[in-house]
Amino acid sequence: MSSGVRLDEEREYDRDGPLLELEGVSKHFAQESGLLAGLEFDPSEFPPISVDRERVLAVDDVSLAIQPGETLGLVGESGCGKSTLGRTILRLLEPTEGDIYFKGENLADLGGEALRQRRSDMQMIFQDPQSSLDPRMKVGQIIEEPMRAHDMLDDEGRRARAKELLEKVGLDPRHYNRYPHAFSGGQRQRINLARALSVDPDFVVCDEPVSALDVSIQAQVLNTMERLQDEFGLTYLFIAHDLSVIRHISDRVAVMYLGHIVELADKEELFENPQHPYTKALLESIPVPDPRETGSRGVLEGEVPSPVDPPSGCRFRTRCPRLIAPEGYDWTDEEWAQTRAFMRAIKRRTFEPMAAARIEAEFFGGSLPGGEAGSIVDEAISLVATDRGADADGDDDSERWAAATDLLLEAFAAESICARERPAYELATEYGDGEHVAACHLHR
Ligand SMILES: Nc1ncnc2c1ncn2[C@@H]1O[C@H](COP(=O)(O)OP(=O)(O)OP(=O)(O)O)[C@@H](O)[C@H]1O
Repeated sequence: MSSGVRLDEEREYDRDGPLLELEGVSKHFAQESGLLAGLEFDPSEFPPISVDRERVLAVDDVSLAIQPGETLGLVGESGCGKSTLGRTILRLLEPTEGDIYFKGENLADLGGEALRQRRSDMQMIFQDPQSSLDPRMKVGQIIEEPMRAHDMLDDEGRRARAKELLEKVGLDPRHYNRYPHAFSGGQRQRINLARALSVDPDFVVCDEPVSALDVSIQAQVLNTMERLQDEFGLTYLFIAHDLSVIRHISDRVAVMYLGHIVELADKEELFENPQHPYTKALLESIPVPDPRETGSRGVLEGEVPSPVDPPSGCRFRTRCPRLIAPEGYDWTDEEWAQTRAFMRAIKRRTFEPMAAARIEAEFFGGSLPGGEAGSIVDEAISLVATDRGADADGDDDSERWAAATDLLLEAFAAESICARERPAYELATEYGDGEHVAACHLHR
């Protein structure tokens, strides 16, 4: 740019190393555990009632590195912790644990003025360009605001830079005096970009920046972001739930599930050679653009468990179609697959009450697994079969179904390596020579 401001030209750091490094970063929130359920009698306190607080493990022990100039895509279902991670990196949220190194400097050690200065190097743009732009401020002022906050340039310099930035992001500099409402959604997101770039950052967290835009506009804004990345030497952490957006913009992709990173690889490797069952399910659930194919998003079964009490070991195991057989039982792959399907059906109560022989026929082709596994399955069947004491209408049987669920989960699911150990494996790559990490015991 002709105003050519590089605030940090003199700062030195190892440019061959990562721009940003996270080591064991967690962000837990305290939240009240519902209304009356959370109230506890505590005679040592006055008043003798305390509110029980739960810990939401929004981001839990995340380690990763972001290289200068790259775009790391961060993808996962709603609520998996993407935004919390982005905000924690920028120290907009205080990390509960862990270290965040930016240009080799631990942000956790910074406070006050030092942190404020670092903040100009790290900017964020948000999903909703409507609400993140103050409707009472003119576009020029909006873009100049961060520069003013960081004492950058004089009035005239800021104005010149704002106009130049308007042009850089694809808007007309003559619109400097207009208000945000005069712009379309895509244009407002461009204003956001100009504002973020005004302080000449190195790193930008982009939190779902195109999700609120029409698909036809999304590609244009993404292309502008790519062009600006080259021109300004930016590094992006790009958060999105939309895989086609992630595929468009990312160099590498991290997949997040319930506060953990479950897979990380170069974009091509991740899309062409996904190795985590969660990533595979996400990729398979990309909606088919054929209107007759409605309902094609059914691959991911079940609800995401609560981040207050997430599953042990692999967090995806409660929904995983590839849960590994527990050791100590002598069964074939087929018997384990049948048992898994039965366990799932009992847990979700997806079949009508019926006689034991029909359950056996339907789930096990008429013969139960041998040995102890078979006895446990038989005990579970007895709890829900109509000819072994359960009610044919199934009305009062929720305790029996719950007991059958507990029996199967405790005997089988909880004994799987997937429940006992948190997985993390580095894999050989098929596409390119980047690192490929998958948190799945299938790769043990
Ligand atoms: N301030 C807060 N207090 C308590 N819980 C929170 C808070 N902020 C986020 N959470 C919880 O943390 C988890 C992660 O939320 P987060 O917004 O980071 O997910 P996300 O992947 O960005 O989802 P989305 O795409 O819907 O924004 C969620 O369960 C959310 O309810």
